[in-house]
Amino acid sequence: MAVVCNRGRAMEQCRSVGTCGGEREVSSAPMSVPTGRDMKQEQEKLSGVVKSVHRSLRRKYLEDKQENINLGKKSLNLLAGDFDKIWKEHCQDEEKLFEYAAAMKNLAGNHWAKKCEGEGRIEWCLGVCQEYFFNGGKRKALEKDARRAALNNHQSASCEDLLASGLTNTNGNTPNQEFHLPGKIRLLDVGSCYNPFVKYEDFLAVGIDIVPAVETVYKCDFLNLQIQRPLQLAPDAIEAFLKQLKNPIDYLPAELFHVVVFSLLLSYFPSRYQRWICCKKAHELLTLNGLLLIITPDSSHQNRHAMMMKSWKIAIESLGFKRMTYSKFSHMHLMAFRKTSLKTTSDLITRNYPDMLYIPQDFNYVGEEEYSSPSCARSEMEDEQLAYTFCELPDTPYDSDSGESQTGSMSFYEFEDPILLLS
Ligand SMILES: C[S@@+](CC[C@H](N)C(=O)[O-])C[C@H]1O[C@@H](n2cnc3c(N)ncnc32)[C@H](O)[C@@H]1O
Repeated sequence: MAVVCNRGRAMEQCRSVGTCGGEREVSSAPMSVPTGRDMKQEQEKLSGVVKSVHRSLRRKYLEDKQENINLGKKSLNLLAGDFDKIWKEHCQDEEKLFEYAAAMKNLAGNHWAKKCEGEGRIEWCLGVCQEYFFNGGKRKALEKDARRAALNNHQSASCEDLLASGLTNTNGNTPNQEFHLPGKIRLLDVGSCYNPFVKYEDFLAVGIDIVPAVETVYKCDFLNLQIQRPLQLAPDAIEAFLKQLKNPIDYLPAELFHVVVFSLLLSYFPSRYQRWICCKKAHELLTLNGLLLIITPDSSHQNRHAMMMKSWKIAIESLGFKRMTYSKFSHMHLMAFRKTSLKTTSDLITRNYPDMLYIPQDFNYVGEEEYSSPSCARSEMEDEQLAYTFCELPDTPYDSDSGESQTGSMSFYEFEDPILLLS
């Protein structure tokens, strides 16, 4: 993808869409103290910039898809091929994307951050990672795998026996018995925009974006990122490798990261197939037992899109993940998936997994739900009916211990005992 990075223009765009603050290349003009109404107006203007980019990409995609359907092209390859063209054109519209990057950074840093009241998505990611990598979460997850394996194999061995003997999972993979990380958590933030993870000591954070809003984020189109063979290096040598990455990033070795973050990324894409490609790439880039953290916007109450979240869970787990945590904040769903298998197991012939990664906007590109207060052109019933129409879900519960049946909870860890989740 040939997109030339134009820092001068980025700075100009940042000034024209409001306060960017704090970074070298996005210096903001001096400002008087804004009133509540000014802030609200600015927020509306900024979210208007963000929404219009999403909407125009979605409209182009849907128009093109409709045209192809009219022409009788049914093959996914033809549709995907056409979408490549739209995506390239989108990435080449530098002016619009720089304006988007500046607006997004400003919204996140100056508007949402002040209002989130304990519902910060970046802090949620930090908490999940600390719990998992430093406070015994990973050990619990592996012990649970071992208990499952024992049950499946009708063995009476203790967890310790199983962990020690290497029977930690049912996939025949080499188990990862390294419960505590020796160094930092290697984290890839896809669609990073303004590099929110770089300030945390626990992370060696690599931020990538098609149009970075700050200098520390690498330019990279994740959809077109090439994945190479894994590095056979010690952890400190891998850290050194990550610290001297060259900009832009076109290639990365597989199994490089402990964590991959998609924060508000997947809903950027108008095509479910693109969302699927991203999840598949994340799987390849993660070490065994690494975490994929997905945050997706939704201002409606937890139950409204429960079917959608269940559908995502099934699709993503089919790639070799197991969902570990789910939370609902006022404006987003937050999920942590653990990579439980080195191999991708998805059987795309039996079930159309990419199609299961739908979002409400796929059915109605005019009515936006993201980055705004909850309002939607369709009723809940219509929503769920559409969801049923577009995705085939199993009749029987997919995962007996996922905690899916409990609906009122804001957050739960799926490696807890199911009986506790139901009480
Ligand atoms: C809604 S913003 C989210 C920014 C940030 N992650 C957050 O949570 O505030 C989505 C970001 O994804 C980036 N993006 C979209 N497609 C991408 C791709 N294929 N590769 C890398 N970044 C991408 C956009 O440029 C944008 O900065």
